[in-house]
Amino acid sequence: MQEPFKVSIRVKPYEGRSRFLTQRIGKETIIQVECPTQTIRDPDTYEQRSFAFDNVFNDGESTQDIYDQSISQMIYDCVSQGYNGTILAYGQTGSGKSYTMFGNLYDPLVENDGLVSMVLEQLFQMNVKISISYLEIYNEQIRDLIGDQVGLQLNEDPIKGVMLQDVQELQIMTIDHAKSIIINGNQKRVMAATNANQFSSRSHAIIQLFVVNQQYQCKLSLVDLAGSEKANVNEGSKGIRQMEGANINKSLLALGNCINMLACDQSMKKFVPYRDSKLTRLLKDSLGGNTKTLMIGCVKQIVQCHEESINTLKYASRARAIKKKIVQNIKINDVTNCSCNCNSENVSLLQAEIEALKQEVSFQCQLTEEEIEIRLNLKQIDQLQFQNREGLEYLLQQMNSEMIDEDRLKNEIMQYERAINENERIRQELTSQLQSKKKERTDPRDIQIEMLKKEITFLRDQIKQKDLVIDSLKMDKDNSKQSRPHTSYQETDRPKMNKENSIEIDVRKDSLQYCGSSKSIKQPTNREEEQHLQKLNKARDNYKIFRAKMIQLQEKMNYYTKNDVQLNQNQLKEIIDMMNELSTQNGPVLKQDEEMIIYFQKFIKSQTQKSQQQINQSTLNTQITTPQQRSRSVNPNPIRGKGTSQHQRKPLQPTNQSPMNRQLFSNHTKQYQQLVQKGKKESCPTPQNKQKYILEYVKKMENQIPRGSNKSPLQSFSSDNSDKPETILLSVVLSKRFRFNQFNDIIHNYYCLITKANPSSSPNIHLFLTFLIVLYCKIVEIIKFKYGQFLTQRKLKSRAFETMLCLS
Ligand SMILES: Nc1ncnc2c1ncn2[C@@H]1O[C@H](COP(=O)(O)OP(=O)(O)OP(=O)(O)O)[C@@H](O)[C@H]1O
Repeated sequence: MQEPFKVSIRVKPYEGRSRFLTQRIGKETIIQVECPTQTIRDPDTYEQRSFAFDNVFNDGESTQDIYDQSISQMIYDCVSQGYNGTILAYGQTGSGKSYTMFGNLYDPLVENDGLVSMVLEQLFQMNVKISISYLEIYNEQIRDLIGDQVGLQLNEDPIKGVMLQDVQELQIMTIDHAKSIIINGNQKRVMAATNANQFSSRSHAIIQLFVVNQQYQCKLSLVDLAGSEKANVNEGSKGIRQMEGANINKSLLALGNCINMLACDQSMKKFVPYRDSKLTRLLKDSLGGNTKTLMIGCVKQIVQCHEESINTLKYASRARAIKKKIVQNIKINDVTNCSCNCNSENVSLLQAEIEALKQEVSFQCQLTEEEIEIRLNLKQIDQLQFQNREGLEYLLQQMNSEMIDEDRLKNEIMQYERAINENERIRQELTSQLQSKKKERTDPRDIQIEMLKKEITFLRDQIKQKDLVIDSLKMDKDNSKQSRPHTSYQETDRPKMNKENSIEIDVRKDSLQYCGSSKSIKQPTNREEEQHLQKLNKARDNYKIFRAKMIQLQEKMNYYTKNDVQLNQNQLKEIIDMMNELSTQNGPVLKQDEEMIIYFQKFIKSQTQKSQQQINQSTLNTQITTPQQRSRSVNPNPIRGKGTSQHQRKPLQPTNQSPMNRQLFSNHTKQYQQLVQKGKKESCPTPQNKQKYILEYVKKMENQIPRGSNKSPLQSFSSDNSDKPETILLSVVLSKRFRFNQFNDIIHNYYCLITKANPSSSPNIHLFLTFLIVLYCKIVEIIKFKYGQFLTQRKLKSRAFETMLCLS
């Protein structure tokens, strides 16, 4: 059955002594009752606000009227049909909540029953079994007002609903018995005198009546809530009163949140925060569950309470939007399988709550006890701050009112401000405490990561420092080179890469010392500081130039390697010189410099090997023809590579032939032809032998030719064979005076010497080949001198070879 949350409003009558009585607006009061709506006027602007309720009871109407119009039927329905029922009295302090619920409790001379007595009377008339429990919630603690036990625990039973552990339930036999229990309980309730009420209730009072008839059972809750006003500071209260106020506000705020959530559309309805306070937990069934509920909003009609009255009306009007399904409670003894509270809505609500609780528990599990406590305190402070700010705002609005006692208002505002500042301070303290606690229980891996990050930053700084030191050292080194021998560094002074890739520097003559990453740097003295900084800057610039040169060189090498360029001697020498200069004068300093130098060395090695291979290849490819073979050839050109066509290879013809070379070439050819004609064929070695020996000698010579020197190991060899004509020829060729154009004469002399000495004997083949090799070297030198800048190493060698073979 769909059941609305019913709301009635009771307007407290004017008190005869009230000084606000004069605040009537003409004949009208500020709150105008036009049942079923209630209109409230702004005392300053006369602006009207209307709210709709189920019933509105004006100051002339009694509690009996309220009972008769709103409650009697409800109680009857609950008991006769087995529905739970709740009556809540809500309103600001002194608005008549207790008066409505209990009547005039404190003046025995005035006989005036409240709603509780009326309910009991009706129940007794209905001939039902009644048990009673009486509780109060004070400072978020549930206290049994019958059994005196404090701190009762709440349990939730899916069938029976919210249950209180160890609460004392008394079966009541007579109405007087019941009344005496309630009066006793009320005497135990925490009361205090406030500005607005001499007997102000500081707690929420809840009477629970368990009613059983022959068929049904039900629970009727009669609730007198504590005042909804800003009790904490408004009263100028401190200590206990302030804490009471905070807790009252907390529970009423939680009640408002639950009402708001329950009043939302079904689609918007999410989790209802019943667990935010003991009050909402206890009233869970009454608010959203299987209960018929009536709220009686109590308002005062004095001008000063205009704001509070509006709040109460807003609160009550919101509650009126709650719609709930209720089901009958079948007497538990009569059913075997009771599903009274287990309707689908309850189940889904419970599931949502379970889910929310799980999340809360899993979050709470991560927290330490201290953190939970701090969080609770923070929550409390937040609520207090919220209330204080609202109160301050309210008071500031009041400043414009002429009727207000200005001094008192100012005093109250100051109190609010002080409280807000103090709370803010406490809040900040708690937040920082919470953060430090959070840090303490942070995942150790996170701590490790943090530490590593710090270490990385530290190491980066160190590297920077290291670079500066290195630059400075290099600069010193450069300077020292200029002023040798006193400050020149040995090879060992240069930075070396250690295993950890950190740089080890051990400079004995420098004031700075740095060895590895773990060792400290001796900082320069203050006097030297400026000078040292200049040095560092200069050293850094030098190193930049060094790096730029290295990179340039590397780019060049990359280009050569990529395009398979064979460098000539000059180019190679240039690179080697540059590399030597870089590696000796400036570094290498860092690992990358070392790597680059290694790369350069590899490049030079590969270039040297390439040139060697080409020499070998060109030697192998060269067909050394005998005079007989040449004579058979139609082509007068004696030089043709094996397997090459006439078109592919031209006869020996220097590209940039000078007249001298042309003359030389023709002379050689002539001489060669003369030799052929003279038939001295047998004195020449066979082509196979020739090729073999030439190859061997070329290899030997390549390794043995001293650079920049006219002397060679061949000279010692030739001196051992001084009597041979070949030796004489060789010595001529090796002599400094040798010129290429003397070659014809040499060949001629050689020929004459051999024939004169012993025409039948074959010449010394070794000497002859040595002669050829030396000749080859000379030719290389000459060609290089003439055309070196235009020829690659490979071409230079092949031309020298061709020329030599042609001559031979
Ligand atoms: N309708 C009424 N007719 C006559 N007197 C009333 C009425 N309502 C309240 N009073 C009187 O006003 C005073 C305060 O009322 P009551 O104690 O019920 O307020 P309250 O809302 O319960 O306040 P608190 O929240 O502080 O407990 C009491 O002396 C009470 O007798």
